[in-house]
Amino acid sequence: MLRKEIGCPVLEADAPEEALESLDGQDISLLITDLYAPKDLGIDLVKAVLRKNPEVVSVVMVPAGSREAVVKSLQAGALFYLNKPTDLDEAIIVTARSLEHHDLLIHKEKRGPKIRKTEGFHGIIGQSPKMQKLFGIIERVAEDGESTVLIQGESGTGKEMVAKAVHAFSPRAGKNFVPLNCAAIPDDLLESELFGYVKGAFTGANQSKQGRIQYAEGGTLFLDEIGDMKPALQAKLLRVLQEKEFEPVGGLKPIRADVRIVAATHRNLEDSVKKGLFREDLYYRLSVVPLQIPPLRERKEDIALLIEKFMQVYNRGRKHGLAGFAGDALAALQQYAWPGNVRELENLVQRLAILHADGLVTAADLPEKYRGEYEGPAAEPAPAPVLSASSLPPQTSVAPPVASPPQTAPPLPDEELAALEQQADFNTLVSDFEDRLILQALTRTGGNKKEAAELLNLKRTTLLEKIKKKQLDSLLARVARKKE
Ligand SMILES: Nc1ncnc2c1ncn2[C@@H]1O[C@H](COP(=O)(O)OP(=O)(O)OP(=O)(O)O)[C@@H](O)[C@H]1O
Repeated sequence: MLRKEIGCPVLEADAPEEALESLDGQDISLLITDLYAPKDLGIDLVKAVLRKNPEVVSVVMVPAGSREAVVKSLQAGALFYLNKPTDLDEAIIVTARSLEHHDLLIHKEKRGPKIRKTEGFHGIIGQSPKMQKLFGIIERVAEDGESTVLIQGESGTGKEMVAKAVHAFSPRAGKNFVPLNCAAIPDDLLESELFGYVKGAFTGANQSKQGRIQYAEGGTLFLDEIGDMKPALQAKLLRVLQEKEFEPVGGLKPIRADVRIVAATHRNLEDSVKKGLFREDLYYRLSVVPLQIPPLRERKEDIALLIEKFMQVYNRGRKHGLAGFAGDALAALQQYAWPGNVRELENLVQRLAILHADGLVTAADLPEKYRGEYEGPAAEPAPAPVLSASSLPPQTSVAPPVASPPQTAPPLPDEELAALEQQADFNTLVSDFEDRLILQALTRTGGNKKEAAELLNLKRTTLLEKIKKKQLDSLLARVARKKE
């Protein structure tokens, strides 16, 4: 079937040993094995193949509905799985996707070592059992493409990344993933942003405008910070979930909506329900599949790998990148509580890459708050580095020393940058701030763009470009209505 449908050469093996042998001297891209091949030998085979050739992508066939089998397979290193009995269309899709993934790996391996481990699960890094478990659940959840998903987790734990992974692994992957942050848009504008509006719905609505639900048709709508949505809008959203239809602002004709809704919040929605701030019926509708992302302090074994990933990112393009983190630095970071989670860690590595480029980071180089809990031997020479930009041994905290000697960095300006670390990343903050400035100016000038540009000390064309680029036009129509 694969030969015919995908046109790729296929080797068959009756036993694991035979499969392993076929790796010798052959350019194999993909392994497809039964989990029980026979007994649990499929798992051993996946591991052995990975050891022999880490570029081979493994797909394991598991009994339909067995979560345990899926988790076992993923833990062994399989990237995809197929349910048994196997649907042929599904097998073709999974095989094609695995081959694409393999090509991607090969391409990236050429660009740098160790990239594979730091590629993570659709970019989400995590080797801890908690994250591995989460990845397994995401795959299962993504599969049906219909059920509503509620992602809960502290700020900076990667909720948006998880939402994207749910979309990417779902049958809806070919259509749009449309994010909307319910906390970032003023309440009275959120409705038209979400549902769109019809021509003449309010002054300034010179033409109809689609809302995000319609942009997401066939795909996934990601409602971030759903806990901040006001009750009136919650009722309208509930209708989309229950009846799969809605009316745009000012419209009477219902529009059908085929979207999967993935919602996220850092709030405890059950508490919000108890306090009467969030509709109970909507809460139950949303939380058909709840996904809880563990905070970083509960999966400290991921810290080293995340650091390696962020070093790759922030060393890129620099002549002198960070050489690595010394054992005492890593020990200190593992004792820290990470209130800002992965985002905070990412910001720290970025900051060190800028301020401490070209050196090995020791505990003494860390901003004070990260050293707070660490009581290591301050006066002793720095221990051997546990992380280097180019190598990180799997699941271990000891690595070969890197050549560059430890360096001392100038003290870091803690106060100035610390506030930023627990917040969103720099670009998001700046972009949100810009949006607000523009909207404020336009509100003050009643929607007059020329006057707003003057108020902001911008050229009119620059303002118009920004409005277009940031897709603020639908919000502007509401500004006009407010003036009215
Ligand atoms: N497991 C992870 N692997 C790699 N990067 C991660 C991971 N988790 C979070 N990040 C990074 O941390 C930052 C925050 O991620 P994201 O926006 O998905 O978090 P969030 O939980 O949605 O945050 P918030 O609640 O504040 O919106 C992003 O830059 C993302 O790339």
